[in-house]
Amino acid sequence: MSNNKANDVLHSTQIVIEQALRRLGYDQDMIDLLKEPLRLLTVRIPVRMDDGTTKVFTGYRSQHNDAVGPTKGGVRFHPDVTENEVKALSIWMSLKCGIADLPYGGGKGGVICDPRNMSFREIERLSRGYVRAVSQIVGPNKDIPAPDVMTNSQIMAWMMDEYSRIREFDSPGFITGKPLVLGGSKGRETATARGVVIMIQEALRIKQIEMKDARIVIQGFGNAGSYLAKFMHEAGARVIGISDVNGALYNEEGLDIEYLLDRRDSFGNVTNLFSQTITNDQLLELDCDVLVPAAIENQITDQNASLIRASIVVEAANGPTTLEATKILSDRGVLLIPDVLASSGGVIVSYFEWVQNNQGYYWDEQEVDDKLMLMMIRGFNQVYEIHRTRKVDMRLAAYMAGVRKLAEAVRFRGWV
Ligand SMILES: NC(=O)C1=CN([C@@H]2O[C@H](COP(=O)(O)OP(=O)(O)OC[C@H]3O[C@@H](n4cnc5c(N)ncnc54)[C@H](O)[C@@H]3O)[C@@H](O)[C@H]2O)C=CC1
Ligand SMILES: O=C(O)CCC(=O)C(=O)O
Repeated sequence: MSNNKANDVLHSTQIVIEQALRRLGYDQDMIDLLKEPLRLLTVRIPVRMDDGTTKVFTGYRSQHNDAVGPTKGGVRFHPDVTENEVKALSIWMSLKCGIADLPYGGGKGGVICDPRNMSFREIERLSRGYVRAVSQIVGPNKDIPAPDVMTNSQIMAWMMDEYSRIREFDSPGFITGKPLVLGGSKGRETATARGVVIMIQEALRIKQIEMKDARIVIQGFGNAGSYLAKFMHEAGARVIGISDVNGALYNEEGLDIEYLLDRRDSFGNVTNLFSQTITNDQLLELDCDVLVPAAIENQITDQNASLIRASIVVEAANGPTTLEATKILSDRGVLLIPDVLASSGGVIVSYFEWVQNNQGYYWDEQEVDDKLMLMMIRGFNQVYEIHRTRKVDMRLAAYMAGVRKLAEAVRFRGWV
């Protein structure tokens, strides 16, 4: 396979979706339906910049499938957003919702932009413009956005406010990941990391490694990566490497996580404050027990998979490992906890947020964390059991677990 195809996240997702559906006994018609989103909206968003000029941004909203319920998934602000990436991300959301047994299908949005080079007000105008542009196809019972790369609770607040203005109705359930004062859920900000911690605990148990002996390396120090570093440090593990887009930090004795958390900026950058850094490539190849990619796609490839020294890889990021690399890692006996399972903590607590918005009754953080733990462990057991009994790698097992309910819903509805 050419490198471009290998790194095309949509193409590789479609390969595994097809394998999963075939193993579950479905025919080509089901594969044809589920390997593409039902809907993809491309929008152009004019934004008045602070210097008085108007810049036109391109954005997307992809809705993979709504047979189970409304579609759900984050919105990404990043210069490398592409149509295929957003489509793949929406399919992964369907799989996450399927594994966690949420009443949703998968959706995802993205805008090609670089918020690191935009002012606060420009980001607000872009966020509001995006909602105006996609407002016809989203809504609390249609498609519910949330945060993802370089979007946060402030952006969710602007988006909710814009949607409420358009609908002339206060609509907290339109979006999740909101600030607490606007109907956000306790525990949503930390949910992705909390879910990853639970997966690491399960993986360590299987590999018979004690938490206190575990050496952890985390790529990415944003929402997912930084809270993960904090929780692993608090759990007694040694976080020996972290990174951001600019580079990586390494200390065999363990990094000063509290200091790093204090100094990171709102985009998850911290390594620029240090002179002694290593590269992201070197970080991935460090001798450690658990490697957690928590940044972007295609970080572990056929070029470096045989050099990974961790015995456990837990994918907090979406799509960090290519299919070729998945095979190399599984052949080498590395326990890989795939993204659609490992990073589902975010959408699970988003679901809790939506339920609380619908009820108008709010839970305490302990209740959120306890329910999250139950759902993550149930998901893990399901996937691990398929991996063990059907003798398939963990990614295929997760796809089989994730697509099962969706395919049944499609069948009951009589769509194929
Ligand atoms: N925020 C959430 O609730 C969820 C996030 N995820 C996934 O987790 C990953 C990270 O998301 P967030 O932490 O929310 O994003 P973020 O924007 O808060 O942080 C991203 C981090 O990755 C770093 N990074 C960016 N490009 C990089 C590169 N080429 N090499 C190394 N580091 C790089 C950034 O410097 C930053 O530290 C993404 O794949 C996202 O889709 C998955 C589930 C939920
Ligand atoms: O919280 C959500 O609804 C979606 C989170 C997300 O975008 C993801 O899991 O990739």
